[in-house]
Amino acid sequence: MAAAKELTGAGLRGQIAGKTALSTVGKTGSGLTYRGYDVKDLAANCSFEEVAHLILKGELPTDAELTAYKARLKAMRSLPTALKEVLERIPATAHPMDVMRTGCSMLGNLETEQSFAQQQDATDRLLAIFPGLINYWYNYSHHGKRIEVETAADSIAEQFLWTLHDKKPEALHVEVMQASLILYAEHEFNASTFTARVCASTLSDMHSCITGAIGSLRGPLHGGANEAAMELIEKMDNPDHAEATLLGMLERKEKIMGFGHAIYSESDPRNAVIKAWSEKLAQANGDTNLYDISVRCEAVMWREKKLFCNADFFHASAYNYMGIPTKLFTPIFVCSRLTGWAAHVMEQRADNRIIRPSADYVGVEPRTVKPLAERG
Ligand SMILES: CC(=O)SCCNC(=O)CCNC(=O)[C@H](O)C(C)(C)COP(=O)(O)OP(=O)(O)OC[C@H]1O[C@@H](n2cnc3c(N)ncnc32)[C@H](O)[C@@H]1OP(=O)(O)O
Ligand SMILES: O=C([O-])CC(=O)C(=O)O
Repeated sequence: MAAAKELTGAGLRGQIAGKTALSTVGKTGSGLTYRGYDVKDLAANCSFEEVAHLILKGELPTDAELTAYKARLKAMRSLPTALKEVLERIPATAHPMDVMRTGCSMLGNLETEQSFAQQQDATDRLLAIFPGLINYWYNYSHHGKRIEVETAADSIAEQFLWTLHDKKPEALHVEVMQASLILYAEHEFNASTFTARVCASTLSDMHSCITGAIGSLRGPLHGGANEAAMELIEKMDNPDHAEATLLGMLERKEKIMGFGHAIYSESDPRNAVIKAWSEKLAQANGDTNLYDISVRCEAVMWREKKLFCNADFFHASAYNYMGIPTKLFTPIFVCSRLTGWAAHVMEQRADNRIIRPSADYVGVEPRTVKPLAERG
């Protein structure tokens, strides 16, 4: 069993900032559970909708509940005209995470959550609409194409790939996307979830909480690491080149995105799952170079620094093998983590006190304002 990481120092590390019944992270140094279920068990045996139901409603659905939940989400996919108009005005040069943020915020104007009684409806609508929203913008801005977002896709995983490529995706790719969405769904008090909870603690609306969380997830130290990892490995020609590149970066004390974790000490349990899928995709593609490069990176980082791959690193090669453009990687994380964010917002609302910590003042001593003519 891995030893727990010593959690002290800056960044509120190790401070208990509230209670949650949603997940445990690194309890034994490496594990991850959602409402008591091991994430590996969920990823091997469930669809993302089952896990969304578990996270948002407390239990895995029965067969009848799952059928009803999927049908409900499928019926909520349409994009309002005013939202399409906004998306069409965002240039192709925009970062898709900014598009997600704007799209979520615009929906909050059009379909405002009027009371907390609507929180599940607001969440389900966002779950249903996000894949089509980002891919409507992507296809319009990059290919001048207005795609149909009300597809026949049977799941959120299939809907993302279908609206991206504007055609029914391969079964293997849907299977990988199901696992990926499950792995990214929930992770206790990470930075973006904490953002959502702080916003919720002011009794703000669901769209504001989620819009703020998207902004926090965007950074390369958090969700943006999957894109940053791809930008790194695509410059590597082969495993030996990967090793030389990493050694140079470590020598220059550069950060290698996709490695390390604030809570886990020796491994991120999500890595083994997505790594296995990356290998399967590499074999199916008949070109394992990117996977082999990634495996070498993992070995070098552990050998040199005892740093391990977090959830993001092998997502880079897996998504790339599925033909997903790099800048759409983090928006997929949004489509998934929305479940965790919304469940945390609901949990915060159910037992709320405004989150308002104190600061240690390190500024100048008290002083008085001089007239303008006397300053200088
Ligand atoms: C889904 C997710 O959001 S997972 C996280 C995704 N983010 C990344 O992959 C970005 C790269 N990783 C990092 O920046 C960090 O590991 C974080 C942000 C994830 C965690 O940060 P911290 O908790 O501050 O890291 P930690 O305290 O373990 O760092 C220990 C040392 O290892 C170094 N280190 C940690 N991660 C890395 C890395 N990826 N590359 C190089 N050095 C690293 C730190 O700089 C630090 O060195 P120092 O003691 O000389 O200052
Ligand atoms: O927990 C964290 O700090 C980051 C992370 O892995 C996640 O949000 O999935």
